Amino acid sequence: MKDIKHYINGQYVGSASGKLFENVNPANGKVISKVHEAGREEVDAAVQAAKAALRGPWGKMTLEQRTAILHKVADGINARFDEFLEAECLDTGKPKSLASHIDIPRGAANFKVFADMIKNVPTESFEMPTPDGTGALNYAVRRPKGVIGVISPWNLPLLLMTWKVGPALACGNTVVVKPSEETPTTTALLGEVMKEAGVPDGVYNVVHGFGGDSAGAYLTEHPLVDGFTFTGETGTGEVIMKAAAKGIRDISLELGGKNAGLVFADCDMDKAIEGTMRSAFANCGQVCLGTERVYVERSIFDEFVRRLKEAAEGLKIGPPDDADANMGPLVSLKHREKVLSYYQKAVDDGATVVTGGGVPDMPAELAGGAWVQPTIWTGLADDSAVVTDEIFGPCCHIRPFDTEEEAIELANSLPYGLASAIWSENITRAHRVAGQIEAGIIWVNSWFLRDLRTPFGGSKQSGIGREGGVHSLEFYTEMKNICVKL
Ligand SMILES: NC(=O)c1ccc[n+]([C@@H]2O[C@H](COP(=O)([O-])OP(=O)(O)OC[C@H]3O[C@@H](n4cnc5c(N)ncnc54)[C@H](O)[C@@H]3O)[C@@H](O)[C@H]2O)c1
Ligand SMILES: O=C/C=C/C=C(\O)C(=O)O
Repeated sequence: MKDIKHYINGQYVGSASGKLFENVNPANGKVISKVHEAGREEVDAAVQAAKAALRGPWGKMTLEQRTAILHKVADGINARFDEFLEAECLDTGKPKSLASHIDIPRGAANFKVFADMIKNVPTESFEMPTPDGTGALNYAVRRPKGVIGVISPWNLPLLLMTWKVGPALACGNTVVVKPSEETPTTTALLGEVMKEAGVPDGVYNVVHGFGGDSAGAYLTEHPLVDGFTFTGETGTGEVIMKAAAKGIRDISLELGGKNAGLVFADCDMDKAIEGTMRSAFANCGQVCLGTERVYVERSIFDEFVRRLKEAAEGLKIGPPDDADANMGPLVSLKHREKVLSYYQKAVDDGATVVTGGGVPDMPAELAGGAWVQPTIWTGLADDSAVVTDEIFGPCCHIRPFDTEEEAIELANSLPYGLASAIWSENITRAHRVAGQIEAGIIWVNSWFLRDLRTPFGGSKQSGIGREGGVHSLEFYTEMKNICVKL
């Protein structure tokens, strides 16, 4: 069986401790590979390599050379598209039809977009008067921040990891990546692509392992890391923020959400159903931007619930290779336990289960997988944990509202503020509501439509900072102002 090693200073290396953990295919429960678990020794070697690489050929390259290499990385991912696709789908169980449209193409795009961005974004300059009349000129330059610790989750593994590594490298930093223990394979494979593309040794490093008391914590505790970019749960974000406080290291946090969809009676119902379907059930509901709370204007509530139920029941659950399948399993049996505990809680709290609520019947060869039914509830109180907690499964609660003010108040009622989707053909209303929702990302009559130049991130407990476009450059560089007295 394949074993997945760390990638440190341009070499694949195992752990000195010999500790390995199992990587399980969530579609059938079978072990796919064994993964080396990093101790402090491997994390230290990776960070030291990253630090040294800042002073090596990488640090001396021109912008043109560096960005040309990043284009080669993107081309390298595309050249090995099927290998990345196979690996991502084995780790996550997601349909190939989904990963081939979203995860892998975005893995490549994340390198190209930020390579082009760093070449084309100007910096500021200000002329100023001085008392002696000669004046002074200020101009700003960008310098890499240094070694960036990248800690990424399992739901969109290659996409979310490269969303950070792409701009970090474009800005001239070096990285140590700690991918999720659930999905290590594409991050490991990217090491080969980096090597082939001519990325110098030590620029891209990968250490595998778990979070607390393992590789994740060791990385955040390492004093030579200059900044951390993290995507994952809000609770983990708090722990990472504390670790980063030691030594005053910068952080960018993209955290959890409990996003609201607002469906007004003046919406285009077909579009609202199609979009809400995707936002609740795509990637088996494991998208941070997904809508687990749907608020629908009372006059169309019954019709909306009936039609979303029909749509959910039309989903085809199946393994990655099933070309007709549009819903895979959850990422693990452990995560399924969490999701099913909320399915039970919904019943205990008196929900009407409109559809789903359990585990689907699957053929014998898939019976060990983390399968779960797409689920819709109505009738829960606003303070039920099912309505307030991020479940991160294929489910949503639908609740009626009567006025625009009420809809906005409901949307803003939780401590999260990541994303929201508004469905209305009244463009004035859509702008008005969008302006009042407390979230970092608002979609009007769409969902997960991504322009990588736009600011991306969450407000309230959904994150700190924005990445995307120039905002990524803000995080991954130190701006230096040079003031020249003339
Ligand atoms: N806001 C966003 O852009 C966004 C995007 C995707 C996922 N998410 C969120 O991610 C969560 C699902 O992902 P997850 O379950 O992998 O999240 P998680 O927080 O459990 O784990 C994310 C990563 O952090 C590591 N980690 C865990 N504890 C750590 C610690 N103490 N120190 C250092 N590293 C640690 C994990 O090993 C993993 O690599 C959901 O809450 C989801 O909303 C947010
Ligand atoms: O699950 C969360 C999805 C995040 C998506 C992005 O970070 C992106 O599209 O860049």
